[in-house]
Amino acid sequence: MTTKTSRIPGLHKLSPQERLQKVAEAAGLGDGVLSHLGNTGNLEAATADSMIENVIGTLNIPLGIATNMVIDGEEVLIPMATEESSVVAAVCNAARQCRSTGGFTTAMSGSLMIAQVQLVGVSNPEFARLQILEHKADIQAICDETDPVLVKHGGGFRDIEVRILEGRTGPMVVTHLVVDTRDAMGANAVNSMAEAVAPRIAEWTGGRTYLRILSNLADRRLARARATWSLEDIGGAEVRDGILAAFDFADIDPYRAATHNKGVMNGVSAVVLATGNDTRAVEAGAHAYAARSGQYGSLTQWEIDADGNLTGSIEMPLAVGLIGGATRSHPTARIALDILGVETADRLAGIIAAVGLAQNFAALKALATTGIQKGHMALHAKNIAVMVGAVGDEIDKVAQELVAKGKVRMDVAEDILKSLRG
Ligand SMILES: CC(C)(COP(=O)([O-])OP(=O)([O-])OC[C@H]1O[C@@H](n2cnc3c(N)ncnc32)[C@H](O)[C@@H]1OP(=O)([O-])[O-])[C@@H](O)C(=O)NCCC(=O)NCCSC(=O)C[C@@](C)(O)CC(=O)[O-]
Ligand SMILES: NC(=O)C1=CN([C@@H]2O[C@H](COP(=O)(O)OP(=O)(O)OC[C@H]3O[C@@H](n4cnc5c(N)ncnc54)[C@H](OP(=O)(O)O)[C@@H]3O)[C@@H](O)[C@H]2O)C=CC1
Repeated sequence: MTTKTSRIPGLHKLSPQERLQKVAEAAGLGDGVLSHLGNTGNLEAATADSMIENVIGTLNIPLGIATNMVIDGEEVLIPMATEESSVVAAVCNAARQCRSTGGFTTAMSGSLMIAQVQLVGVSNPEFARLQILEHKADIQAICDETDPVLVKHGGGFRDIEVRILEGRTGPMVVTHLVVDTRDAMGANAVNSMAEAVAPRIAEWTGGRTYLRILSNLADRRLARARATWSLEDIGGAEVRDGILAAFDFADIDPYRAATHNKGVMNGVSAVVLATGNDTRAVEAGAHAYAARSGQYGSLTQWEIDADGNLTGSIEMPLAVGLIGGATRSHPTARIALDILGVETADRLAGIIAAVGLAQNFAALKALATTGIQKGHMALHAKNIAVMVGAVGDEIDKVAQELVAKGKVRMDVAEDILKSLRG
Protein backbone atom coordinates (compact mmCIF):
# COMPACT_ATOMS: atom_id res chain seq x y z
CA MET A 1 0.00 0.00 0.00
CA THR A 2 1.66 3.27 -1.03
CA THR A 3 0.47 6.69 0.03
CA LYS A 4 -0.47 8.98 -2.89
CA THR A 5 0.66 12.12 -1.07
CA SER A 6 1.45 13.10 2.50
CA ARG A 7 0.57 16.73 1.79
CA ILE A 8 -3.00 17.08 3.07
CA PRO A 9 -3.56 20.80 3.68
CA GLY A 10 -5.94 21.64 6.51
CA LEU A 11 -6.29 18.03 7.70
CA HIS A 12 -6.16 19.40 11.25
CA LYS A 13 -9.29 21.50 10.64
CA LEU A 14 -11.49 18.46 9.90
CA SER A 15 -13.36 16.15 12.26
CA PRO A 16 -11.85 12.71 13.02
CA GLN A 17 -14.37 11.07 10.66
CA GLU A 18 -13.56 13.48 7.82
CA ARG A 19 -9.84 13.02 8.38
CA LEU A 20 -10.26 9.27 8.28
CA GLN A 21 -11.93 9.57 4.87
CA LYS A 22 -9.06 11.72 3.57
CA VAL A 23 -6.42 9.36 4.94
CA ALA A 24 -8.31 6.40 3.49
CA GLU A 25 -8.24 8.02 0.06
CA ALA A 26 -4.54 8.91 0.32
CA ALA A 27 -3.43 5.55 1.71
CA GLY A 28 -5.94 3.40 -0.18
CA LEU A 29 -7.61 1.91 2.91
CA GLY A 30 -10.51 -0.49 2.53
CA ASP A 31 -13.94 -0.35 4.22
CA GLY A 32 -12.84 -2.87 6.88
CA VAL A 33 -10.06 -0.55 8.00
CA LEU A 34 -12.45 2.39 8.06
CA SER A 35 -14.89 0.65 10.36
CA HIS A 36 -12.01 -0.65 12.52
CA LEU A 37 -10.62 2.85 13.06
CA GLY A 38 -14.09 4.36 13.33
CA ASN A 39 -14.71 2.27 16.45
CA THR A 40 -12.76 4.13 19.13
CA GLY A 41 -13.90 1.89 22.00
CA ASN A 42 -14.06 3.45 25.43
CA LEU A 43 -12.24 6.63 24.41
CA GLU A 44 -14.74 8.73 22.49
CA ALA A 45 -13.47 10.22 19.24
CA ALA A 46 -14.27 13.70 20.51
CA THR A 47 -12.20 13.17 23.66
CA ALA A 48 -9.31 11.73 21.68
CA ASP A 49 -9.56 14.68 19.31
CA SER A 50 -9.13 17.07 22.21
CA MET A 51 -6.03 15.23 23.44
CA ILE A 52 -3.76 15.16 20.37
CA GLU A 53 -3.73 16.50 16.80
CA ASN A 54 -4.98 15.03 13.53
CA VAL A 55 -6.81 12.20 15.30
CA ILE A 56 -8.25 9.46 13.06
CA GLY A 57 -8.84 6.78 15.69
CA THR A 58 -7.49 5.26 18.88
CA LEU A 59 -5.08 2.42 19.63
CA ASN A 60 -6.23 0.12 22.41
CA ILE A 61 -3.61 -1.39 24.69
CA PRO A 62 -4.55 -4.12 27.18
CA LEU A 63 -5.08 -3.00 30.77
CA GLY A 64 -4.15 -5.69 33.29
CA ILE A 65 -4.23 -5.81 37.07
CA ALA A 66 -1.24 -6.86 39.13
CA THR A 67 -2.26 -8.57 42.36
CA ASN A 68 -0.50 -9.36 45.63
CA MET A 69 1.05 -5.91 46.16
CA VAL A 70 1.29 -4.65 49.74
CA ILE A 71 2.68 -1.11 49.79
CA ASP A 72 3.33 0.78 53.03
CA GLY A 73 1.10 -1.69 54.81
CA GLU A 74 -1.82 -1.31 52.39
CA GLU A 75 -3.14 -3.83 49.89
CA VAL A 76 -3.07 -2.24 46.43
CA LEU A 77 -4.34 -3.47 43.06
CA ILE A 78 -2.14 -2.14 40.26
CA PRO A 79 -3.56 -1.25 36.82
CA MET A 80 -0.93 -1.76 34.14
CA ALA A 81 -1.26 -0.83 30.45
CA THR A 82 1.16 -2.80 28.32
CA GLU A 83 1.34 -4.71 25.06
CA GLU A 84 3.93 -7.17 26.40
CA SER A 85 3.02 -10.59 27.77
CA SER A 86 4.33 -11.73 31.17
CA VAL A 87 4.89 -8.18 32.48
CA VAL A 88 1.76 -8.20 34.66
CA ALA A 89 2.29 -11.81 35.75
CA ALA A 90 5.87 -10.96 36.76
CA VAL A 91 4.72 -8.25 39.18
CA CYS A 92 2.09 -10.58 40.69
CA ASN A 93 4.77 -13.22 41.06
CA ALA A 94 7.36 -10.95 42.71
CA ALA A 95 4.82 -9.34 45.03
CA ARG A 96 3.51 -12.71 46.19
CA GLN A 97 7.02 -13.67 47.28
CA CYS A 98 7.48 -10.67 49.62
CA ARG A 99 4.08 -10.56 51.28
CA SER A 100 5.37 -12.54 54.28
CA THR A 101 7.96 -9.83 54.99
CA GLY A 102 5.44 -6.98 54.74
CA GLY A 103 5.69 -6.05 51.08
CA PHE A 104 7.09 -2.71 49.91
CA THR A 105 8.00 0.43 51.81
CA THR A 106 8.10 3.67 49.85
CA ALA A 107 9.13 7.30 50.30
CA MET A 108 9.57 10.45 48.21
CA SER A 109 12.34 13.02 48.34
CA GLY A 110 9.75 15.73 47.57
CA SER A 111 7.62 16.93 44.68
CA LEU A 112 10.13 19.44 43.35
CA MET A 113 10.59 20.05 39.64
CA ILE A 114 13.42 22.00 38.00
CA ALA A 115 13.00 24.46 35.13
CA GLN A 116 16.11 25.68 33.33
CA VAL A 117 16.74 29.14 31.90
CA GLN A 118 19.72 29.30 29.55
CA LEU A 119 21.60 32.62 29.45
CA VAL A 120 24.33 33.26 26.87
CA GLY A 121 26.37 36.21 25.65
CA VAL A 122 27.85 37.26 28.98
CA SER A 123 31.64 37.68 29.11
CA ASN A 124 31.69 37.51 32.94
CA PRO A 125 29.56 34.47 33.84
CA GLU A 126 30.68 34.34 37.49
CA PHE A 127 29.52 37.92 37.93
CA ALA A 128 26.22 37.19 36.18
CA ARG A 129 25.68 34.17 38.42
CA LEU A 130 25.80 36.36 41.51
CA GLN A 131 23.55 38.97 39.90
CA ILE A 132 20.91 36.29 39.37
CA LEU A 133 21.27 34.86 42.89
CA GLU A 134 20.81 38.35 44.36
CA HIS A 135 17.37 38.47 42.74
CA LYS A 136 16.03 35.32 44.42
CA ALA A 137 13.14 37.23 46.06
CA ASP A 138 12.16 38.82 42.73
CA ILE A 139 12.31 35.44 41.01
CA GLN A 140 10.14 33.92 43.73
CA ALA A 141 7.55 36.68 43.29
CA ILE A 142 7.46 36.25 39.48
CA CYS A 143 7.12 32.47 39.74
CA ASP A 144 4.39 32.53 42.35
CA GLU A 145 2.43 35.22 40.49
CA THR A 146 2.59 33.03 37.38
CA ASP A 147 0.73 30.14 39.05
CA PRO A 148 -1.38 31.28 42.00
CA VAL A 149 -3.48 28.10 41.83
CA LEU A 150 -0.39 26.03 42.50
CA VAL A 151 0.51 28.29 45.43
CA LYS A 152 -3.02 27.89 46.79
CA HIS A 153 -2.46 24.13 46.76
CA GLY A 154 0.69 24.48 48.87
CA GLY A 155 3.15 24.51 45.95
CA GLY A 156 5.13 27.18 44.16
CA PHE A 157 8.69 28.50 44.04
CA ARG A 158 11.15 26.97 46.50
CA ASP A 159 14.69 27.84 45.45
CA ILE A 160 17.12 28.76 42.69
CA GLU A 161 20.53 27.44 41.80
CA VAL A 162 22.75 28.91 39.12
CA ARG A 163 25.33 26.86 37.23
CA ILE A 164 28.01 27.89 34.75
CA LEU A 165 28.57 25.53 31.84
CA GLU A 166 31.33 25.75 29.24
CA GLY A 167 29.79 25.14 25.84
CA ARG A 168 31.39 25.10 22.37
CA THR A 169 29.63 28.38 21.68
CA GLY A 170 30.98 29.96 24.87
CA PRO A 171 30.02 30.01 28.53
CA MET A 172 26.37 29.72 29.51
CA VAL A 173 24.78 30.58 32.82
CA VAL A 174 21.95 28.20 33.60
CA THR A 175 19.42 29.12 36.25
CA HIS A 176 17.42 26.33 37.86
CA LEU A 177 14.04 27.29 39.25
CA VAL A 178 13.11 24.72 41.87
CA VAL A 179 9.33 24.54 42.15
CA ASP A 180 7.03 22.40 44.25
CA THR A 181 4.37 21.24 41.82
CA ARG A 182 2.37 19.20 44.38
CA ASP A 183 -0.09 16.86 42.65
CA ALA A 184 0.75 17.95 39.10
CA MET A 185 3.60 16.57 37.02
CA GLY A 186 4.24 20.27 36.67
CA ALA A 187 5.64 20.77 33.18
CA ASN A 188 3.25 23.54 32.28
CA ALA A 189 3.59 25.36 35.58
CA VAL A 190 7.40 25.42 35.56
CA ASN A 191 7.66 26.16 31.84
CA SER A 192 5.41 29.22 32.32
CA MET A 193 7.54 30.32 35.26
CA ALA A 194 10.77 29.94 33.27
CA GLU A 195 9.30 31.99 30.42
CA ALA A 196 8.20 34.71 32.85
CA VAL A 197 11.57 34.91 34.63
CA ALA A 198 13.83 34.76 31.54
CA PRO A 199 13.45 38.40 30.31
CA ARG A 200 14.31 39.66 33.78
CA ILE A 201 17.45 37.52 33.92
CA ALA A 202 18.49 38.97 30.56
CA GLU A 203 17.79 42.47 31.88
CA TRP A 204 19.78 42.00 35.14
CA THR A 205 22.83 40.50 33.42
CA GLY A 206 22.85 42.12 29.97
CA GLY A 207 22.93 38.66 28.35
CA ARG A 208 20.47 36.86 26.12
CA THR A 209 18.19 34.04 27.21
CA TYR A 210 17.33 31.15 24.91
CA LEU A 211 15.87 27.94 26.34
CA ARG A 212 13.25 28.10 29.10
CA ILE A 213 12.03 24.60 29.85
CA LEU A 214 11.78 21.99 32.59
CA SER A 215 14.44 19.32 33.10
CA ASN A 216 13.27 15.73 32.91
CA LEU A 217 16.17 14.77 35.16
CA ALA A 218 13.82 15.33 38.10
CA ASP A 219 16.39 14.52 40.78
CA ARG A 220 14.50 16.56 43.38
CA ARG A 221 11.53 14.25 42.86
CA LEU A 222 12.99 10.85 43.64
CA ALA A 223 10.70 7.95 44.44
CA ARG A 224 12.13 5.25 46.67
CA ALA A 225 10.92 1.73 47.35
CA ARG A 226 12.42 -1.22 49.18
CA ALA A 227 11.43 -4.78 50.05
CA THR A 228 12.86 -7.95 51.57
CA TRP A 229 12.50 -11.38 50.02
CA SER A 230 13.14 -14.23 52.50
CA LEU A 231 15.25 -17.17 51.41
CA GLU A 232 12.32 -19.46 52.12
CA ASP A 233 9.98 -17.50 49.82
CA ILE A 234 12.38 -17.26 46.91
CA GLY A 235 13.65 -20.82 46.96
CA GLY A 236 16.99 -20.63 48.76
CA ALA A 237 20.46 -19.12 48.78
CA GLU A 238 21.29 -20.19 45.24
CA VAL A 239 18.42 -18.15 43.82
CA ARG A 240 19.47 -15.16 45.96
CA ASP A 241 23.07 -15.42 44.81
CA GLY A 242 22.00 -15.67 41.18
CA ILE A 243 19.98 -12.45 41.56
CA LEU A 244 22.96 -10.73 43.21
CA ALA A 245 25.27 -11.84 40.40
CA ALA A 246 22.75 -10.50 37.86
CA PHE A 247 22.68 -7.15 39.65
CA ASP A 248 26.47 -7.05 39.82
CA PHE A 249 26.60 -7.63 36.07
CA ALA A 250 24.16 -4.77 35.41
CA ASP A 251 26.05 -2.41 37.63
CA ILE A 252 29.36 -2.86 35.82
CA ASP A 253 28.20 -3.25 32.23
CA PRO A 254 26.00 -0.74 30.36
CA TYR A 255 25.04 -3.39 27.78
CA ARG A 256 23.46 -5.41 30.57
CA ALA A 257 22.27 -2.35 32.54
CA ALA A 258 20.15 -1.19 29.58
CA THR A 259 18.27 -4.52 29.56
CA HIS A 260 18.07 -4.69 33.36
CA ASN A 261 16.52 -1.20 33.44
CA LYS A 262 14.25 -2.05 30.50
CA GLY A 263 12.84 -4.72 32.81
CA VAL A 264 12.31 -2.12 35.56
CA MET A 265 10.60 0.17 33.05
CA ASN A 266 8.29 -2.66 31.92
CA GLY A 267 6.49 -2.08 35.20
CA VAL A 268 7.07 1.64 35.61
CA SER A 269 5.90 2.66 32.12
CA ALA A 270 2.85 0.37 32.31
CA VAL A 271 1.51 2.15 35.41
CA VAL A 272 2.55 5.57 34.11
CA LEU A 273 0.61 4.89 30.90
CA ALA A 274 -2.42 3.40 32.67
CA THR A 275 -2.75 6.53 34.80
CA GLY A 276 -2.51 8.90 31.82
CA ASN A 277 0.92 10.19 32.79
CA ASP A 278 3.80 11.04 30.45
CA THR A 279 5.83 7.87 29.77
CA ARG A 280 8.58 9.73 27.88
CA ALA A 281 9.15 12.18 30.72
CA VAL A 282 9.53 9.36 33.23
CA GLU A 283 11.69 7.25 30.91
CA ALA A 284 14.04 10.15 30.10
CA GLY A 285 14.39 10.92 33.81
CA ALA A 286 15.04 7.29 34.71
CA HIS A 287 17.79 6.76 32.16
CA ALA A 288 19.47 10.12 32.86
CA TYR A 289 19.45 9.25 36.56
CA ALA A 290 20.91 5.81 35.85
CA ALA A 291 23.82 7.55 34.10
CA ARG A 292 24.38 10.27 36.70
CA SER A 293 27.79 8.95 37.82
CA GLY A 294 29.11 9.09 34.26
CA GLN A 295 28.58 5.36 33.71
CA TYR A 296 25.08 4.06 32.97
CA GLY A 297 24.13 1.63 35.76
CA SER A 298 21.28 -0.14 37.53
CA LEU A 299 18.25 1.72 38.85
CA THR A 300 17.91 -0.95 41.54
CA GLN A 301 20.23 -2.23 44.26
CA TRP A 302 20.29 -5.80 45.56
CA GLU A 303 21.95 -6.86 48.84
CA ILE A 304 21.85 -9.46 51.63
CA ASP A 305 20.54 -8.55 55.10
CA ALA A 306 21.94 -9.74 58.42
CA ASP A 307 19.73 -12.87 58.28
CA GLY A 308 20.83 -13.79 54.79
CA ASN A 309 17.62 -12.60 53.09
CA LEU A 310 17.60 -10.75 49.79
CA THR A 311 16.87 -7.03 49.98
CA GLY A 312 16.04 -4.87 47.01
CA SER A 313 15.77 -1.11 46.67
CA ILE A 314 15.07 1.35 43.92
CA GLU A 315 15.48 5.12 43.67
CA MET A 316 14.51 7.00 40.54
CA PRO A 317 13.00 10.30 39.40
CA LEU A 318 9.24 9.92 39.09
CA ALA A 319 7.50 13.05 37.89
CA VAL A 320 3.88 11.94 37.78
CA GLY A 321 0.66 13.74 38.62
CA LEU A 322 -2.99 13.26 39.44
CA ILE A 323 -3.90 16.52 37.70
CA GLY A 324 -3.00 17.60 34.20
CA GLY A 325 -1.82 15.69 31.14
CA ALA A 326 -4.29 12.91 30.35
CA THR A 327 -4.77 11.94 34.02
CA ARG A 328 -8.17 13.62 34.12
CA SER A 329 -9.15 13.77 30.46
CA HIS A 330 -8.77 10.05 29.70
CA PRO A 331 -11.70 8.20 31.30
CA THR A 332 -9.73 4.95 31.70
CA ALA A 333 -6.85 6.79 33.39
CA ARG A 334 -9.31 8.20 35.90
CA ILE A 335 -10.58 4.70 36.64
CA ALA A 336 -7.00 3.43 37.00
CA LEU A 337 -6.33 6.13 39.60
CA ASP A 338 -9.53 5.10 41.42
CA ILE A 339 -8.43 1.45 41.46
CA LEU A 340 -5.10 2.52 42.97
CA GLY A 341 -6.95 4.65 45.51
CA VAL A 342 -4.22 7.30 45.43
CA GLU A 343 -4.85 10.75 46.81
CA THR A 344 -1.46 12.36 46.20
CA ALA A 345 1.06 12.33 43.37
CA ASP A 346 3.70 11.28 45.93
CA ARG A 347 1.75 8.12 46.75
CA LEU A 348 1.36 7.33 43.04
CA ALA A 349 5.11 7.77 42.49
CA GLY A 350 5.93 5.49 45.43
CA ILE A 351 3.61 2.79 44.08
CA ILE A 352 5.21 3.03 40.64
CA ALA A 353 8.68 2.68 42.15
CA ALA A 354 7.52 -0.43 44.04
CA VAL A 355 6.18 -1.91 40.78
CA GLY A 356 9.55 -1.22 39.10
CA LEU A 357 11.35 -3.05 41.88
CA ALA A 358 8.93 -5.99 41.76
CA GLN A 359 9.33 -6.22 37.99
CA ASN A 360 13.12 -6.28 38.31
CA PHE A 361 12.97 -9.01 41.00
CA ALA A 362 10.80 -11.25 38.81
CA ALA A 363 12.98 -10.83 35.73
CA LEU A 364 16.25 -11.39 37.62
CA LYS A 365 14.86 -14.45 39.38
CA ALA A 366 13.71 -15.95 36.10
CA LEU A 367 17.03 -15.10 34.43
CA ALA A 368 19.08 -16.53 37.30
CA THR A 369 17.08 -19.78 37.44
CA THR A 370 15.01 -21.24 34.61
CA GLY A 371 15.80 -18.53 32.05
CA ILE A 372 13.35 -15.92 30.81
CA GLN A 373 11.88 -17.94 27.95
CA LYS A 374 10.08 -20.59 29.97
CA GLY A 375 7.67 -18.26 31.80
CA HIS A 376 7.64 -15.45 29.28
CA MET A 377 7.18 -17.59 26.17
CA ALA A 378 4.46 -19.66 27.82
CA LEU A 379 2.47 -16.46 28.25
CA HIS A 380 3.53 -15.14 24.83
CA ALA A 381 2.16 -18.31 23.19
CA LYS A 382 -1.34 -16.81 22.87
CA ASN A 383 0.12 -13.87 20.99
CA ILE A 384 1.83 -16.26 18.58
CA ALA A 385 -1.43 -18.14 18.11
CA VAL A 386 -3.24 -14.91 17.18
CA MET A 387 -0.38 -13.95 14.84
CA VAL A 388 -0.87 -17.11 12.80
CA GLY A 389 -4.62 -16.48 12.55
CA ALA A 390 -6.14 -18.48 15.42
CA VAL A 391 -9.52 -17.19 16.55
CA GLY A 392 -11.91 -17.98 19.45
CA ASP A 393 -11.22 -21.35 21.11
CA GLU A 394 -8.37 -22.01 18.71
CA ILE A 395 -6.19 -19.44 20.52
CA ASP A 396 -6.00 -21.37 23.80
CA LYS A 397 -5.71 -24.72 22.01
CA VAL A 398 -2.80 -23.59 19.84
CA ALA A 399 -1.08 -21.85 22.79
CA GLN A 400 -1.41 -24.90 25.03
CA GLU A 401 0.07 -27.18 22.40
CA LEU A 402 2.94 -24.77 21.73
CA VAL A 403 3.82 -24.79 25.44
CA ALA A 404 3.43 -28.57 25.68
CA LYS A 405 5.80 -29.04 22.76
CA GLY A 406 8.24 -26.53 24.31
CA LYS A 407 8.46 -24.78 20.93
CA VAL A 408 6.72 -21.42 21.01
CA ARG A 409 7.34 -20.57 17.35
CA MET A 410 5.21 -19.28 14.47
CA ASP A 411 5.98 -22.17 12.13
CA VAL A 412 4.97 -24.68 14.81
CA ALA A 413 1.82 -22.64 15.57
CA GLU A 414 0.88 -22.67 11.87
CA ASP A 415 1.19 -26.46 11.77
CA ILE A 416 -0.89 -26.86 14.94
CA LEU A 417 -3.60 -24.55 13.58
CA LYS A 418 -3.65 -26.41 10.27
CA SER A 419 -4.11 -29.76 11.99
CA LEU A 420 -6.78 -28.31 14.33
CA ARG A 421 -8.76 -27.12 11.34
CA GLY A 422 -8.45 -30.57 9.82
C1 LIG B 1 5.91 -15.71 34.10
C2 LIG B 1 6.12 -16.12 35.53
C3 LIG B 1 5.28 -15.22 36.44
C4 LIG B 1 5.69 -17.56 35.72
O1 LIG B 1 6.09 -17.95 37.00
P1 LIG B 1 5.79 -19.37 37.62
O2 LIG B 1 6.59 -19.49 38.87
O3 LIG B 1 5.93 -20.41 36.58
O4 LIG B 1 4.27 -19.21 37.93
P2 LIG B 1 3.29 -19.98 38.88
O5 LIG B 1 2.27 -20.61 37.99
O6 LIG B 1 4.02 -20.82 39.88
O7 LIG B 1 2.61 -18.74 39.65
C5 LIG B 1 3.30 -17.95 40.60
C6 LIG B 1 2.59 -16.62 40.72
O8 LIG B 1 2.93 -15.83 39.56
C7 LIG B 1 1.78 -15.09 39.15
N1 LIG B 1 1.33 -15.59 37.83
C8 LIG B 1 1.72 -16.69 37.17
N2 LIG B 1 1.11 -16.77 35.97
C9 LIG B 1 0.29 -15.72 35.88
C10 LIG B 1 -0.60 -15.26 34.90
N3 LIG B 1 -0.78 -15.91 33.75
N4 LIG B 1 -1.25 -14.12 35.13
C11 LIG B 1 -1.08 -13.43 36.28
N5 LIG B 1 -0.26 -13.84 37.27
C12 LIG B 1 0.44 -14.95 37.07
C13 LIG B 1 0.70 -15.34 40.18
O9 LIG B 1 0.81 -14.39 41.22
C14 LIG B 1 1.08 -16.69 40.70
O10 LIG B 1 0.58 -16.91 41.99
P3 LIG B 1 -0.99 -17.31 42.20
O11 LIG B 1 -1.82 -16.13 41.85
O12 LIG B 1 -1.24 -18.46 41.25
O13 LIG B 1 -1.07 -17.69 43.63
C15 LIG B 1 7.63 -16.00 35.94
O14 LIG B 1 8.36 -16.86 35.11
C16 LIG B 1 8.19 -14.61 35.86
O15 LIG B 1 7.98 -13.80 36.76
N6 LIG B 1 8.97 -14.34 34.81
C17 LIG B 1 9.52 -13.00 34.53
C18 LIG B 1 8.79 -12.46 33.35
C19 LIG B 1 9.25 -11.10 32.95
O16 LIG B 1 10.12 -10.47 33.53
N7 LIG B 1 8.64 -10.62 31.89
C20 LIG B 1 8.96 -9.35 31.29
C21 LIG B 1 9.20 -9.53 29.82
S1 LIG B 1 10.89 -10.04 29.54
C22 LIG B 1 11.66 -8.46 29.51
O17 LIG B 1 11.24 -7.61 28.78
C23 LIG B 1 12.63 -8.03 30.55
C24 LIG B 1 13.97 -8.66 30.73
C25 LIG B 1 13.81 -10.05 31.17
O18 LIG B 1 14.76 -8.64 29.55
C26 LIG B 1 14.61 -7.81 31.80
C27 LIG B 1 15.99 -8.25 32.20
O19 LIG B 1 16.72 -8.83 31.38
O20 LIG B 1 16.35 -7.96 33.36
N1 LIG C 1 9.59 17.82 28.91
C1 LIG C 1 8.40 17.42 29.37
O1 LIG C 1 8.31 16.48 30.11
C2 LIG C 1 7.16 18.17 28.96
C3 LIG C 1 5.93 17.64 29.30
N2 LIG C 1 4.76 18.30 28.99
C4 LIG C 1 3.43 17.76 29.28
O2 LIG C 1 2.88 18.48 30.38
C5 LIG C 1 1.78 17.75 30.92
C6 LIG C 1 1.75 17.86 32.43
O3 LIG C 1 1.69 19.19 32.77
P1 LIG C 1 1.18 19.71 34.16
O4 LIG C 1 1.79 21.03 34.37
O5 LIG C 1 1.39 18.69 35.21
O6 LIG C 1 -0.39 19.81 33.95
P2 LIG C 1 -1.43 21.02 33.89
O7 LIG C 1 -0.83 22.32 33.60
O8 LIG C 1 -2.54 20.53 33.02
O9 LIG C 1 -1.96 20.99 35.39
C7 LIG C 1 -1.22 21.54 36.44
C8 LIG C 1 -1.91 22.77 37.00
O10 LIG C 1 -3.07 22.36 37.69
C9 LIG C 1 -3.36 23.28 38.73
N3 LIG C 1 -3.63 22.54 39.99
C10 LIG C 1 -4.87 22.36 40.53
N4 LIG C 1 -4.78 21.61 41.64
C11 LIG C 1 -3.49 21.31 41.84
C12 LIG C 1 -2.77 20.54 42.82
N5 LIG C 1 -3.36 19.95 43.88
N6 LIG C 1 -1.43 20.39 42.68
C13 LIG C 1 -0.80 20.94 41.64
N7 LIG C 1 -1.42 21.68 40.69
C14 LIG C 1 -2.75 21.87 40.78
C15 LIG C 1 -2.16 24.21 38.82
O11 LIG C 1 -2.43 25.52 38.42
P3 LIG C 1 -3.26 26.17 37.18
O12 LIG C 1 -4.67 25.72 37.31
O13 LIG C 1 -3.08 27.63 37.38
O14 LIG C 1 -2.62 25.73 35.90
C16 LIG C 1 -1.08 23.51 37.99
O15 LIG C 1 -0.17 24.37 37.41
C17 LIG C 1 1.92 16.36 30.42
O16 LIG C 1 0.92 16.15 29.44
C18 LIG C 1 3.29 16.35 29.74
O17 LIG C 1 3.25 15.43 28.66
C19 LIG C 1 4.79 19.51 28.38
C20 LIG C 1 5.98 20.09 28.03
C21 LIG C 1 7.26 19.45 28.25
